[in-house]
Amino acid sequence: MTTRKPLIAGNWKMNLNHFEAIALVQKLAFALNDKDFDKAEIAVLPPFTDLRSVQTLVQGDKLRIAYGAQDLSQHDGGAYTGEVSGAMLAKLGCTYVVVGHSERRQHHGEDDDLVNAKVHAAHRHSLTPILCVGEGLAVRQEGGHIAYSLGQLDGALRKVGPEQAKSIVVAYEPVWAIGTGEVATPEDAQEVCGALRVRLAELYDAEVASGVRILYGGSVKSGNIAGIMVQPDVDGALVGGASIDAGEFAKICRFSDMPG
Ligand SMILES: O=C[C@H](O)COP(=O)(O)O
Repeated sequence: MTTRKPLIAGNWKMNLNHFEAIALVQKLAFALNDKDFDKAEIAVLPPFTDLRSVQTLVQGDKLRIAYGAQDLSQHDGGAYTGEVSGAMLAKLGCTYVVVGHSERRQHHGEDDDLVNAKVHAAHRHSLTPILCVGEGLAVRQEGGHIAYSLGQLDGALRKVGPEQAKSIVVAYEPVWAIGTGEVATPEDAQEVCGALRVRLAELYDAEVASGVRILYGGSVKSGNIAGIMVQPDVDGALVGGASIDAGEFAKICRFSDMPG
């Protein structure tokens, strides 16, 4: 069986300017030690305008913090006002890029085809997509959450080959648990993350499925991370609100020390 190194990624959303970004990453680097970085990969996903500052700090001080962006264009360049390409992110040393976050789907009308195009765009530039899937409240109440999330996974992975699929990170983020304080129970998270892994095995094979990291996201905090992380198919967390507080995010990164 493949060993999957946990990934704790902080999605800052539209918070923190580049000065604040530097301060947060410095505090985080100060709060965490090599043992923490050995146990889990830790990443920050700041707004585009912060990336150059974060790059300079991380590279200059040789920090073990990975970073990436919250979105990218499906295009590689050209007359697309306001867009940022995968090539630009790669040039800034980004490792990750979030694709298909529910806030992009909801506020920017991103559908599965566009999300799929963005997954391909990320791969063209050797960026690792953190592919977000997850149902809204109505779907959950009807009991359609697994089918819905698997449908989004299928759509996003169209024409993505096994080699590329191996490197993807999937994040299960039930929309009803995002920024609401409503956290899915660890069993809820496991149910869907487990089903996503089974679907990866169906789409590819057992080796791909066992290598892909599947994160949970939605109101993750230091007080609930331990219970989530002990689930067999949960390999980390995509943290929103709690990731812009360095002390709280550092505690989440030390999930094994937190109460279960
Ligand atoms: O990408 C992160 C998720 O949207 C979770 O956000 P949250 O931790 O603020 O609920």
